[in-house]
Amino acid sequence: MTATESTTGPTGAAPETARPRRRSTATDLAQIAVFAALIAALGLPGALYLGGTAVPITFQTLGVMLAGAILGARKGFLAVLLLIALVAAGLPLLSGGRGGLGVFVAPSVGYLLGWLLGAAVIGWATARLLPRYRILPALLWTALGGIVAVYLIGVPVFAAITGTPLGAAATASLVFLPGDLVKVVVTVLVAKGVHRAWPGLIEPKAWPWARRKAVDASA
Ligand SMILES: O=C(O)CCCC[C@@H]1SC[C@@H]2NC(=O)N[C@@H]21
Repeated sequence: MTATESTTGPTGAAPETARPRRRSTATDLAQIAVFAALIAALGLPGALYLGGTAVPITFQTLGVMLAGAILGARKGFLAVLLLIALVAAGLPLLSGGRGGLGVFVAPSVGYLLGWLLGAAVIGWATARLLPRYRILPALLWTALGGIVAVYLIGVPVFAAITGTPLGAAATASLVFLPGDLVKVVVTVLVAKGVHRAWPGLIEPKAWPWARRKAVDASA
């Protein structure tokens, strides 16, 4: 048997049962580890505390958004989870060299946990935006995951831990908005280029409402 036959069958044609090739677990793990490392590396420039809030402005949120937009929901979520697990184990991987269990009782812990939801929402939407990945919807969905979902957990937890009224905590979070909007734009432009260069990274999926319409039409 030739090398070609071993992958395509004796006729040289793809076997009829051939399915789209599922990437290996090793590749998945490598991608998850690379993005956890990227998020950690984006903490190296440091943490900026503005407006008297105990939550830092950090480039790490860019890494979280990129993880969702480039790896998809499951792997993006796992990359953030890996980073958080390493932080919990004591590694100083958060901006400003923070790490250890103390991080999980600090005012910023809600935002940290919000990163998990943010990466998952961005990844979920990105799978539905592909293969076209039009810029405007991508910007809206990335902002929904990378800003709204993250703040949705971050703001109330910050309010509860610091005893700040919810409205004041929400107002305080506005200091992050300009930087986070820039990160959304950078994420979408980078993701657009990456998905054009490596089209198989995230399997495109249908929006739930499009699937329902198809089912209704076939009934
Ligand atoms: O380092 C931590 O403990 C978590 C940092 C959370 C930072 C939040 S995430 C959303 C917003 N954007 C930022 O740049 N900072 C905050």
